[in-house]
Amino acid sequence: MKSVAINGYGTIGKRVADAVAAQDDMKIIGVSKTRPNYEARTAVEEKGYDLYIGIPEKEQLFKDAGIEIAGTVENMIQEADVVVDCTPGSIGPQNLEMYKKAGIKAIYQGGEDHELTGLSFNAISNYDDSYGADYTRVVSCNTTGLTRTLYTIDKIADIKKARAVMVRRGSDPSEVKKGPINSIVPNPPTVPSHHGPDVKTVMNRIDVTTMALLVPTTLMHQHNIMVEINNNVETEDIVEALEKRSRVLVIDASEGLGSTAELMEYAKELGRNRNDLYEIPVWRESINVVENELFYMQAVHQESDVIPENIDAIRAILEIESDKEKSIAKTNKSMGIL
Ligand SMILES: NC(=O)C1=CN([C@@H]2O[C@H](COP(=O)(O)OP(=O)(O)OC[C@H]3O[C@@H](n4cnc5c(N)ncnc54)[C@H](OP(=O)(O)O)[C@@H]3O)[C@@H](O)[C@H]2O)C=CC1
Ligand SMILES: O=C(OP(=O)(O)O)[C@H](O)COP(=O)(O)O
Repeated sequence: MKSVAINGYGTIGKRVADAVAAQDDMKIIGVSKTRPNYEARTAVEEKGYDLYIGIPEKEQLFKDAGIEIAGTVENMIQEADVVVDCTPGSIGPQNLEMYKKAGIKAIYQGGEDHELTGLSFNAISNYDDSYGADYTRVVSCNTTGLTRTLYTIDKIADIKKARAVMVRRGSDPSEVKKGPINSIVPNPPTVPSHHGPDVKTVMNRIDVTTMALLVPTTLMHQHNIMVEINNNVETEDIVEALEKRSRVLVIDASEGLGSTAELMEYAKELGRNRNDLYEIPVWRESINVVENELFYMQAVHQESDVIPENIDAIRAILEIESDKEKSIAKTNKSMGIL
C-alpha cells in the first residue's frame, strides 16, 4: 500500500488527511504542524496521526505543551511515496527543494503558481496529464468549481468563451483576524483574477475570463457565469448534463436552498464529515440558455471541494489507477459524494 505524508495540517491538510485515511489503497505516514495548538493535539490524541514539525527549532514548544512528535518534516517525507503539500501559498518553492533532495513526489495546492510544478490537476479534465508525474498542483477551490461545470457544459455545448464574476468569501471560518468587515473588496482589483487563466492550466481549450470580489462571509464562494456556446442546446440539455456529472449538484432554491447559508445547513443534514460539501451546487433556477448564451450561478464550499481532487491526484501521480473514472468513482464512494 502506498504511503502519503501531509505537510501542513490546516484547513485543507486536515481534510486531505481524513480523506486519505478513508481509502483502502493508500495510508497516512504523518501530518505536520509548526504550532502546538489544538489542531496539533487533536491530530495526535483524537485522530491518531503521527505528528511531525515543520520548523525543527520549535520542538521545545511541542514538548512544553505535552504534544508527542514523531520527528521533523524531513523525517516524515523519507517514509512516504508522496507528500501532499498543504502549507500556505508561497511556501511551496522552498519545500520543493527539500522534496527534490529527498527524491519524493509532491502534490501542491492552488495557492502556489502553476509554474512551480509546470503541471496542474483536475480529476475530470486532465487526470492523465499527471499520471506518473513527479510533481503536480491541484488547482484552487474556485478554479476547481469552474472547471467541473465548464468541462461538463463544453462536452455538449462547445463553449466559445466563458466569463464569470466570482464572489469570494472573505476568510475561512476560524481566521478571526481577517476581513473584510462591512465592505465589498474587488480582489484582485485588476482583471482578470487568477481563476479564469488558471482554468486553462487544466482545460486549455476554453477562453475563460474572471473578475472577483471579497465579501464578509466565511462559508462558500459564489460564481455568476456567462458562457457563449456554439452548439444549439436547450436549457434542459444543460440541466441534464450537470445532473449526470458527479461532484456537481443541481439544487433548487425553491426547496429552501436559495443561499450559501442554507447549502451549508444541507451539508449538515447529509451528515458529512466536518459538515463539508464536496460537490459544486448549481442553482437549477439560474440555468438559462438565451440564443447562443448560457447563464448559471453556482457555489463552492472552499474548504472541501478540492479534497476529492487531492485523492485522485495521489492515485494519478503514484500510478495506483490509470482510469480516471475508476479513481473518481472510488473516491466518491469512500467519501459519500453524491
Ligand atoms: N482555505 C481554502 O479555502 C483553500 C485553500 N487552498 C490552498 O491550500 C493551501 C493551504 O491553505 P490552507 O489549508 O487554507 O492554509 P492554513 O493556513 O489553514 O494551513 C496551513 C498549514 O501549513 C502549516 N504551515 C505553516 N507554515 C509552515 C511552514 N513554514 N512549513 C510547514 N508547514 C507550515 C500550518 O501549520 P501551523 O498552523 O502549525 O503554523 C498549517 O497547518 C494554500 O495553497 C491555499 O491557497 C485551496 C483551496 C481552498
Ligand atoms: O483557493 C482559494 O481561493 P481562490 O480559488 O480564490 O484562490 C481558497 O479559498 C483560498 O483563498 P484565499 O487565498 O483567499 O485564502
